[in-house]
Amino acid sequence: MGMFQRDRQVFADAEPLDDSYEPEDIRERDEELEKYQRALQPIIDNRPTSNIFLYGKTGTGKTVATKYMLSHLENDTAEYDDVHLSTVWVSCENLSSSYQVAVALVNELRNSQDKDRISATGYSQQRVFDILYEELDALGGTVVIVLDEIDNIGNSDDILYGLPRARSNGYVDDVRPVIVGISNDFQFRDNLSPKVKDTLAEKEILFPPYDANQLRSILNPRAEKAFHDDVLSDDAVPLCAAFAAQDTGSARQAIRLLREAGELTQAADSDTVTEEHVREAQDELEKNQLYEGMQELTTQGHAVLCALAYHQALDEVPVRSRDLYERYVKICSRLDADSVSERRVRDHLSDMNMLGLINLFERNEGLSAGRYHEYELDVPLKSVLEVLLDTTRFEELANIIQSTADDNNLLQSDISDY
Ligand SMILES: Nc1ncnc2c1ncn2[C@@H]1O[C@H](COP(=O)(O)OP(=O)(O)OP(=O)(O)O)[C@@H](O)[C@H]1O
Repeated sequence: MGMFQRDRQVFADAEPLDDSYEPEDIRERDEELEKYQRALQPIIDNRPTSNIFLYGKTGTGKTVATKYMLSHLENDTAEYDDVHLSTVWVSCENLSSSYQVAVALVNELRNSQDKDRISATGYSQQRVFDILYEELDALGGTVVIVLDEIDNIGNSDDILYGLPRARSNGYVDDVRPVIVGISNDFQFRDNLSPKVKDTLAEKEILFPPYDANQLRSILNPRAEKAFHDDVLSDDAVPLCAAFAAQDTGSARQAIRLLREAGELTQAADSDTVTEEHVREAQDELEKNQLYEGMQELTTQGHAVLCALAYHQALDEVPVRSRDLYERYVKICSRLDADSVSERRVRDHLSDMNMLGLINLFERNEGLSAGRYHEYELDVPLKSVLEVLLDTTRFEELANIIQSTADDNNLLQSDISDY
């Protein structure tokens, strides 16, 4: 047998399980789509159109519904000579202010007309807004402006105040901007200043989490396309749907789970995606999530984690907060980093407990001694060390902890043990 053989043919076409795949139809969102359609209807009628605000947790279909509605709207407006529609889409994922969003919008508008981009610095905010208004006016008609993940601008929300009022304030004459704001941060919505909320969220559409039945109905058509006949056991899709519904209600999570289960099936050289594969896939994705959670900690967070890993390597867990804090202070001085108060360290620990990285025990030592906390890792020491070894400042310490743990035979456990 050669080194490469054709795969056992689990996947017929992996694309429907890809993040960028656009499904033929949107399932289980009839009510939301109907509201959406009503909100966009005035565009076809050439009437003033309200701004729209979509909100709901991640993976609940806000983006896919918007793409779907806009592509229908674009098609259908083509029937009417007197409707002139343009759409512009900006993802605010890496933008943290109104200024940056305005620059991105200008460049998106200019790009579509083969004009030069403007630089992201060197203009005053007012100047950028003026250029934006000029570009919009030059387009004319109705311009639907989608601001995806708009919550990233935090309270730098001038653009959400200025843009909806551009016409009534006389900054533009020939264009009707319609803003579609999308957010998965409920706090952002609740904290919008009243003046912004009035105009931005004239029409609000909430996208609730999916339940298991809905997720099944979203997964089924994709599963049918993605896998060869008879590859999926009857349990596979329902179990993916159930896991994702229990956890987040996110369609993205359900789809990822199914793909991961398929990949594990392929790797195991098996030709049926069983319940067991789905469970393994769930474990695998959870592990990735924890790993990312660890990577994203701040330097202080890493130092606290490092201190706890040290006690774990010494087999001195659960460890009392006082001892852990002492170790943490030593680690900071070794790293030439400032240390923070014991109270702040406890905050870090409680965050890590929320992330599922550590266990926290409350002890009560009789009336006189009072209460205190003890901590231990809730993830394998091995995976903590992997993260620390990858974090430049901690590499040396991680090596020391690793050999300490080796001396104590504490690194035998494989990641798959938990
Ligand atoms: N009702 C649905 N029917 C079909 N596919 C869906 C549906 N809802 C979500 N999906 C799919 O789930 C994935 C996530 O959906 P989408 O990106 O629209 O979520 P979102 O609410 O915009 O989340 P985020 O805020 O994280 O961007 C996409 O692959 C999308 O195609």
